[in-house]
Amino acid sequence: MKRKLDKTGEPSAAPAEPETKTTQPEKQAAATEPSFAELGLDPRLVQAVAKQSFEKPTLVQRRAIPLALQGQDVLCKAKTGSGKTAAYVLPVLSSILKRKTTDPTPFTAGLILVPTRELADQVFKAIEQFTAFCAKDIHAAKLTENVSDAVQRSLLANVPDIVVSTPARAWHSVNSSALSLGKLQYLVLDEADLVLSYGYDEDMENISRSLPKGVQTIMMSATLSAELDTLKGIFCRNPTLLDLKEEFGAEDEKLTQFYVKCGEDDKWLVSYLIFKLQLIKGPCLIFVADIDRSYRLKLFFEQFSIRSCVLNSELPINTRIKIIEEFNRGIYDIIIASDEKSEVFGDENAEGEGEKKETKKSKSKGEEDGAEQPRKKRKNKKDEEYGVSRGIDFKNVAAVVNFDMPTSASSYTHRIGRTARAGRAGIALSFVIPKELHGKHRATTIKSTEKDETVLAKVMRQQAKLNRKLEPYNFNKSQMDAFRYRMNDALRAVTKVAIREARTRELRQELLRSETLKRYFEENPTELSHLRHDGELGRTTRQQPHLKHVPDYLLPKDGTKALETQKVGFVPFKKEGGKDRKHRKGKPKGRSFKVGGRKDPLKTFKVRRKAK
Ligand SMILES: Nc1ncnc2c1ncn2[C@@H]1O[C@H](COP(=O)(O)OP(=O)(O)OP(=O)(O)O)[C@@H](O)[C@H]1O
Repeated sequence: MKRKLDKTGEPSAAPAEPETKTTQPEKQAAATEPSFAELGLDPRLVQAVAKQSFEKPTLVQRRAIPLALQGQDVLCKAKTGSGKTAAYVLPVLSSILKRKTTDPTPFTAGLILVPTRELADQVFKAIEQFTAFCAKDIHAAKLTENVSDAVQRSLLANVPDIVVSTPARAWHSVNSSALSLGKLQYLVLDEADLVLSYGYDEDMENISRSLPKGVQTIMMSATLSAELDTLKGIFCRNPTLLDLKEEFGAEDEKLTQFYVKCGEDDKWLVSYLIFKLQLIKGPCLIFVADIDRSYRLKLFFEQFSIRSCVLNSELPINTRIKIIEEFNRGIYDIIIASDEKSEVFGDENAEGEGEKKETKKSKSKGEEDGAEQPRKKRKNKKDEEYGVSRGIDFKNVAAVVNFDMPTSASSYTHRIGRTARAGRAGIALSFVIPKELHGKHRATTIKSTEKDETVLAKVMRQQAKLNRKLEPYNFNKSQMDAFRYRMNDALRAVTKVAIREARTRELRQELLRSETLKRYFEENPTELSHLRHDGELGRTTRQQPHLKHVPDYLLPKDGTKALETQKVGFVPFKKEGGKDRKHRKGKPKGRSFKVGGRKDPLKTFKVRRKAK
């Protein structure tokens, strides 16, 4: 019989029962916090964790790892950025290593299912890092690459110990007998509440039917929802529910949330000022409602020489992963991400936790390789396994800007969860269009922002439950007006045709880079850093050199301070005792990638290619 753990994580005599565990306040717990070694993990994993400078386990790791090592099913809800990946990867790896000391037979023992390809890549990389000292004993495979079935088959023919995949890919491989789950021991669902919203319901049911009895299931999520109950019913035996909401508190003080209520044109004006005058400093993630919007904002920024790169479902997966990696290495400062899932699944009637989204019964995504693709969304070549507001560990994000509000409070939670991660500071700034101003600026209006105020009210209620507050952020309108004609000039230059062409050009370029250069980059990995994704796209937009600089006469006498009625300003972008952004891991040394940078690495790359 399984034994359950008591509140200190020690095994107790009582039998396992479903229960809700809450935590001690952080301060009380600090004195008795176990180290990674004390959690009972394989020493080689502890060594790898130390190599990553994880000093001590986070709350979710302290709670979940001992339970998972005991063989219990765990359903865990913990805030975004709290370290859930290590909380499930480490015990699964440790258990496999332990078994292998007595039974070296190769079989796929662990299956980790994630909703997006980006997340699969991230989890796979985490596994690679954690197995740095036992790489020969653990073999992992990721099934989301854009590779042929034959290649995937050969990957699986090596019988990986762990497979990371989206449910669609996993089922496709099981169904084609490339992947055997016959001896599976561990099943993990990361971002579990999302897998059904992504239309993976049928894949999940199929997978559940292929599992042997007694598979240990770990489900991780930042929000609880009705979908989790469904999954729990399908996969779990007697799960221990870890609801770690008490972790909200100490760390949350490092997240500051603002909203700006303004008209549709003012949103562009304020954004221009924020980024041109660097009122917000540090790496920034800007969320917009759709793909066109991301290009429009990028082209608008280009008019002012503000560099940014776009991230959307249309770009090839290799490009998307590269953009995230390079952002994390400090090469880009601004990513404009279109949060299309928020649009597709956002439910305006839903409110926060437990919000009910309508999940469509969909065809298995395993059919994505087949000819028949009946779903409407297929038409525009979007990757349905795309997602960046959930789960992706954008490192060191100083600010999340909701240029367009999401359409649900839950989507807001996940977007802002990209900042203030792992104990760092961050701000969230959201633009909210008041109802009476919606549709008043025809050039920039979009439908999804019609109910911004309603969403804001829900967001505020949801955040209040977590003892968090959104503060209004007011700009000094009279000072801003001096910049208005520049904003209008720039907006006029970004025509629909320019957006369409930029979108097509970037897509073409990225496809070329992604496919043609893949082999070259496999052989020359360092060259990849020379390919930037925040180059200028606006060749068809009217060039207005005068907009690139801010003349002194436009600035208020008191400097940029006078533009703000309160200071968002510099985010103390330091983890206590940690390194600052300049020293982000992997940042190329001795090379300047500054905004408006002097060197264009892409040019450097081309020259080199020619020279060969
Ligand atoms: N014990 C630790 N000490 C220091 N940093 C850690 C620790 N555990 C994880 N991290 C770091 O914290 C960051 C967030 O971790 P992770 O991505 O696992 O969070 P998450 O809870 O899965 O977030 P989300 O809900 O957004 O997916 C990562 O950069 C990770 O490397």
